[in-house]
Amino acid sequence: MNQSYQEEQHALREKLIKILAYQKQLEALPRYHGDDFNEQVLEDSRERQRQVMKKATGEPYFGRLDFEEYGKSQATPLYIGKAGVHDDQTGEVLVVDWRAPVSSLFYAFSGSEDDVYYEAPEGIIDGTIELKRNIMIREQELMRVVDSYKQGQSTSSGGDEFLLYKLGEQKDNRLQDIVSTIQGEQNEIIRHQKNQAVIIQGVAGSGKTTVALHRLAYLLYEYREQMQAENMIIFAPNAMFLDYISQVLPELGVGHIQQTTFSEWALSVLDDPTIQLANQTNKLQKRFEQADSPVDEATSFKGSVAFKELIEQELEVLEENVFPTTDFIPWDGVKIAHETISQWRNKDFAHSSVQGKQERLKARMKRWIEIEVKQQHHLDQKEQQELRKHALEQARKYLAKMKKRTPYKLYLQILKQQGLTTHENQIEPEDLAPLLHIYHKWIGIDKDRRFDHVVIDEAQDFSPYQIAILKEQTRGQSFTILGDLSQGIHSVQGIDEWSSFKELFGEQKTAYFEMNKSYRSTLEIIECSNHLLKQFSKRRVLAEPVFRSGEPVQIERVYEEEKVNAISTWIQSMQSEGYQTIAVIGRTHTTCADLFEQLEKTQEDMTFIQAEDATYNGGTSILPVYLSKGLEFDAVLIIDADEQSYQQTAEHMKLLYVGITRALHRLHIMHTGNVTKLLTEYKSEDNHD
Ligand SMILES: Nc1ncnc2c1ncn2[C@@H]1O[C@H](COP(=O)(O)OP(=O)(O)OP(=O)(O)O)[C@@H](O)[C@H]1O
Repeated sequence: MNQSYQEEQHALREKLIKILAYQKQLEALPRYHGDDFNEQVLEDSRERQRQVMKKATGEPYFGRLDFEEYGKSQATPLYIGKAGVHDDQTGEVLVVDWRAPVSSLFYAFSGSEDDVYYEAPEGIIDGTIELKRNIMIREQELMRVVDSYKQGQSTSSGGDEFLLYKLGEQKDNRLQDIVSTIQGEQNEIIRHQKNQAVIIQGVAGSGKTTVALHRLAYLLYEYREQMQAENMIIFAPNAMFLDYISQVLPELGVGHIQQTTFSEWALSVLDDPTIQLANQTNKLQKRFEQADSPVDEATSFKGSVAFKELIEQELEVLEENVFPTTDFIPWDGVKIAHETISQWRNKDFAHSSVQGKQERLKARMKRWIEIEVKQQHHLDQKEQQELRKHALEQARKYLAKMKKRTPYKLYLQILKQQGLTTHENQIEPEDLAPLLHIYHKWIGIDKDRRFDHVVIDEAQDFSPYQIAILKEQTRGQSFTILGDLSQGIHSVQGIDEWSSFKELFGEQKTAYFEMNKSYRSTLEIIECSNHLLKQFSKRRVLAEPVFRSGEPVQIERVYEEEKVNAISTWIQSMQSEGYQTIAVIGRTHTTCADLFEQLEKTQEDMTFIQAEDATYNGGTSILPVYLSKGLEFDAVLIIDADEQSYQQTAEHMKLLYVGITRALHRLHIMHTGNVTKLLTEYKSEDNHD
């Protein structure tokens, strides 16, 4: 047993005594069940503290940093954990929260800097680091101690060793937190200030999704007075993906963040039962069934800023038409000139929605009538009453033109005028951004629906129009937008360059980051995926592997009649090697459905993943490649890697790239005909056949 281990075992025992005593104290406090608001708030905070302590007792911390602040005589050992714990009575800090300013040093320190500093609320604090140590505790047991830096000793690669150990672990069916191994570049993004749109281009497996979720936890900690979980939202491509990431935030002690798809959210805002979104499952299946999906010009146009401007212009015309165009004459000799009404509308009510303007106009005219009537001193009370009644009736007629119009009706009218269409009584996803735009202009944005922060995952599949709409609804342009242009398989609606988003926010309000290190896959798998990237995207940066070597990628040709057997054998061998999440990835829904039917006979507990699935259960799965985006598996078998299925086009390259990059530890590629041209060079290069 080495010295560091003994030292930490002693420290753990001491800390646990204090932590457990504090937990006992907290649990012993009587619960408040009354309805006094202040007491409820206090009870809520005590309950949260109890939850924190529950976690802290099992794995109280994962790292230690000995930091000597300039001017102090010695270094203080800081133990860093998922949640900060301090002793209420003595004030002693037992564990520092990973999000605290000082914890930043633990992640940012590479071992080569002599002086370090961090920004505390009271200003810059500088000093030196004496020790950086990774500590692994499971259920109060010390499992592992790895020093990644010790002052005066030659720099060890301990940090990498600990990271490699974590990356080599097998994954279950949920994405996990990475607090103990956040890397410097990831730390920078997580802690970026709130009032900028953070745009992240990251290669597959670089930790984009993970980083975005940790950033939410950080923002809620750092800006706890200004941001609330209820006002934050995560947009993800589908329900299954949301299920897959659902464990990370609760593990980080964060709850209540809205998590949804853009379509689901948009339909809830529009709240119009006459709007029917066309079923996307069949459409998706059909689109990827085809060898080549033609670019749909109308769809791309509907997602563009040009279309947004067109809607804006058309709305101005429609707005003019819904307001009266004549003077208002309540009785002979008195009037409100049309120009005055226009001025009210365009100046006094300029910031209101059309419906808001209508309501304010109505209210102002009523007040105006009231004042005018009162000034008719020659009339007695009864005559004034009559006159008021008459004037109000005139006002009603005058304003009758201002009928309520739904955003959907207005949209259909604009489309018709532009010679564009939607299918009868059904809209497509690309119609949602313009509909929301019209909703904002016509009905207005509900203040309660404004966001404190928005996360958009797989943002390469978002259109500029969608981003523009979300921007109108978000305080301080506080966004985390992440994606990978090389995985843009829905190119009909998505983007080719991040510049189209950057332009929406402006240079000053955007922070752009690239993440090129891939943490998910072994060196061999990354080499294979880079081989694809090289062919089609000269401008794209290749993925840099973390040096984690595994088995070579296998490419195997099988006869059609042997295919099912070969797949079955591969699954069994992966299972017998102990892999927990195993995936067979096919090119289309139909091939997967056929194969599933045949495999089901011999493979128990195999899941066929389909577009409408809302949960991901892990284990052994079969799924079409376009549904695999965002997920990861210990072992992956790509089937149908033939010339016909994956042709030499950018779109097919992206599909194959998505499939290949899902694998953590093992990758096997199978084809029956000639291998896809996308891999011929790779095959001969590495002589895998
Ligand atoms: N610093 C880290 N320490 C440990 N594991 C990490 C780290 N960063 C990323 N990972 C792991 O790498 C894998 C990929 O992460 P994630 O799914 O967030 O990447 P991504 O960039 O969103 O991928 P994709 O674009 O392919 O969906 C996950 O298993 C994650 O836990």
